[in-house]
Amino acid sequence: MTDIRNIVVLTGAGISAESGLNTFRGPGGLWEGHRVEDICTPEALARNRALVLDFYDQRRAALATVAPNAGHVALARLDREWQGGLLIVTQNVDDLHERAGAERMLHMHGELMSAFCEHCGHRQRFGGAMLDGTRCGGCGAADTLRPDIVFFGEMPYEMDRIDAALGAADLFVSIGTSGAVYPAAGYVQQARHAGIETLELNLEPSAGSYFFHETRLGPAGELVPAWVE
Ligand SMILES: CC(C)NC(=O)[C@H](Cc1c[nH]c2ccccc12)NC(=O)[C@H](CCCC/N=C(/NCCC(=O)O)S[C@H]1O[C@H](COP(=O)(O)OP(=O)(O)OC[C@H]2O[C@@H](n3cnc4c(N)ncnc43)[C@H](O)[C@@H]2O)[C@@H](O)[C@H]1O)NC(=O)OCc1ccccc1
Repeated sequence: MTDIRNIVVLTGAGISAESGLNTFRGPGGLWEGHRVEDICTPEALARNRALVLDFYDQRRAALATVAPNAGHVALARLDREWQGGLLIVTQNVDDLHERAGAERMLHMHGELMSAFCEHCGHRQRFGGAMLDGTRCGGCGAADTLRPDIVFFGEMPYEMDRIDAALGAADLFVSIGTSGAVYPAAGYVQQARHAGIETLELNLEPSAGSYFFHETRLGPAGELVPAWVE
């Protein structure tokens, strides 16, 4: 990594799989038993608030039963020791990157441990069991809080910060993602067009593998520590 200064790392559900969190599309995946549009769209929330809130309450509760794995820990170490630029962009709504100690990171699809008020827009940390009935810390309303999650059809968070980091990057690394959801799935092409080195670390080839300079196949818990080494 001689002339590499600025790195952008994109992570997906695959980096949290070895911690015991389901991925989306794999066997036993999160979407199994739920059609995405029934659970992860603004229309679904309007149509069946209880179902959507329960889905995210369950995932939030599961967070307390898992811990970061060697992949998260290795990225946190890179964050501590890398003198150049680094931004970890995660599609994951779990808090395992932070719990491993990563700081130069952002959640482009939101966080389970956060909620925002559809009435006043107030955002608040939320680690409780049930979001429904929790009062908004801003306007005090009782049933206006929704999971701070980017649903399909909604604009992902921090797009400018991501584009700026990609614009300054020398290396783009994608870890544990199937490359099925945009705009995240388009970053490798964006990186290639900008002449950036690209590396994929994934259990199996993804929809975007074709675009990477190099793809290493295997579990993130092994590949990421080896790459950071
Ligand atoms: C289905 C898809 C075709 N649809 C979209 O992409 C849509 C529509 C769309 C937009 N542009 C397009 C262009 C073309 C086609 C469609 C679109 N996108 C949107 O709606 C986005 C919003 C999408 C965000 C939705 N919210 C999520 N998450 C939060 C909720 C929640 O988490 O519940 S998406 C959610 O699904 C995606 C799941 O993908 P992965 O994380 O990759 O997980 P998956 O299970 O699929 O794969 C796991 C991988 O890991 C590997 N793996 C498994 N175990 C391991 C292991 N142990 N080690 C290593 N790897 C491993 C496996 O091999 C596999 O490859 C993640 O992004 C995740 O966050 N918003 C938007 O476009 O707004 C307007 C806009 C935006 C920008 C500019 C202008 C306008």
